[in-house]
Amino acid sequence: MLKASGKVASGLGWAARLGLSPRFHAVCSRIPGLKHIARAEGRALFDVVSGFVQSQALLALVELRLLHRLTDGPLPTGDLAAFARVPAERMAVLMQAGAGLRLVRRRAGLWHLTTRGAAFLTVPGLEAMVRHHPVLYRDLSDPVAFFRGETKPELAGFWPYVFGAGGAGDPALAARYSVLMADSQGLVAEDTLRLVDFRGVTRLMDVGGGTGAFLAAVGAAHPALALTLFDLPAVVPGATARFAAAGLGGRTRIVPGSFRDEALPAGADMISLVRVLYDHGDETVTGLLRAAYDALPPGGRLVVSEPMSGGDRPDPATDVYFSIYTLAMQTGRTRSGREIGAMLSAAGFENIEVLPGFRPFVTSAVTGRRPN
Ligand SMILES: C[S@@+](CC[C@H](N)C(=O)[O-])C[C@H]1O[C@@H](n2cnc3c(N)ncnc32)[C@H](O)[C@@H]1O
Repeated sequence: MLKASGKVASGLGWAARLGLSPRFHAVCSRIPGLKHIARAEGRALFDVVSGFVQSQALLALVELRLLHRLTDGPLPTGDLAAFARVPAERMAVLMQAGAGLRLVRRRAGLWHLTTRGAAFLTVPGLEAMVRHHPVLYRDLSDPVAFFRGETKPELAGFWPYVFGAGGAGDPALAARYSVLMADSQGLVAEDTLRLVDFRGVTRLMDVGGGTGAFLAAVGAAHPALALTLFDLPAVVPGATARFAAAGLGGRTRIVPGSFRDEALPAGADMISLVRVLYDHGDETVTGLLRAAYDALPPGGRLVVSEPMSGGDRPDPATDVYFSIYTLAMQTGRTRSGREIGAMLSAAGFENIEVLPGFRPFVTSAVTGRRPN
C-alpha cells in the first residue's frame, strides 16, 4: 500500500511496486516497446473504470431498438432521432457511443450496423440478458452496502425458487425466467456437447432442465438417446410443446418435482445439471449431488455444466459477472471447477474430470462417475 509518506509497503511484490511508481509510468511512456504496452494497459484500465456507462449506453440502444432499426438499412441521425423520439443532438451522442463500442459505424452521414452489432442481435439470449440487467444494476447501486451485505437485492425475486421450491409456484413467474434461460441455452448446449462424451449413454436425465431446451439439443445430436426432464411443476408444462415440435415426444419423459423435497427418479445412466448448482448454497448442492448419486446405477455418470470461477486464475467474465450476479441472488455461488469436483467427490463420485470451457462465460463442465 502507498503510505502517506509516499513510501511503498515492504511486503509488496515487484510488479505491484513498479505499478505504484509514478517514475516507472513516466519511463514506460517514453520507451518505444513499453510505450505500446503502457497505452494498452491504460486503455484496459479505463474500460474497467467506465464499464457501467458502456452497459447503460448498450441498454439505451437496445430499449430504443436502434440496432434493430438499422437491420433494415443505414439511416441518418435525424431519422433515428424521430424513430426513437430522442432529440437529434442527444441521439448523435448515443450513436457516437455505439460507434465507440463498435456496434455501429458512420459512413457518408449514415449509421450502419457493424458485424459486432449484428452479432449482438443474433446471439440467442444476449438481448434478453441485457434487458433484464436493470434489476442487477439497481442491486449494485450502492456497491459498498451490497458487499457488506446491508442491502436486500431484488434479483432473488427474479428467480423465485432460490428460497425454496415453494417460492416458484407461480407459472407466470416461472415462464418469465424459463424463457430467458431457454433463449441462452443454445450456446451452452453447443459447448457442453463439445466438452462431454455422450456416447454409450442410453437415458439422460436433465435435472433443473427448465423447459427442455438442453435435452432437445442433446436429443437432436444423439438420436438413440432416451430423455427425462426433471424440474418444478410450474416449469415443466412448457416442455411438452418443445419436445413435440422437435419430434422428440416419443422418447422423452417429463417428471415434475423438487430436488429439495424428494428423491430423483431412477432409470437414467447419465444425469446433467446445467446452470443449476450456481443458483444454490453448499447445503442444497450437497443434497442434490447425493440425490443424483442415489438415482444413478453403478457406472452412471454425472455432468455439471455452467459458467465457473477461474479459481487460482481469475476469469474476467465469470469472476466478475457471474460471481457478483449469484451473490445478488443471495443463495448461490459461482464455484470453480476444482470446487465442484471436490463436491462431487464428497458425494461419492469417482473419475472426476474438470473440463474448462472454450468460452468460459458460456460454460465449463465437470463430470464424475458412480463407482461400479
Ligand atoms: C438457472 S435455471 C437453468 C435451466 C436450464 N438447466 C438451463 O440451463 O437453461 C435453473 C433451473 O433449476 C430449476 N430448479 C430450481 N430449484 C429447483 C428444485 N428445487 N427442483 C427442481 N428444479 C429446480 C428451475 O426451475 C430452473 O429451471
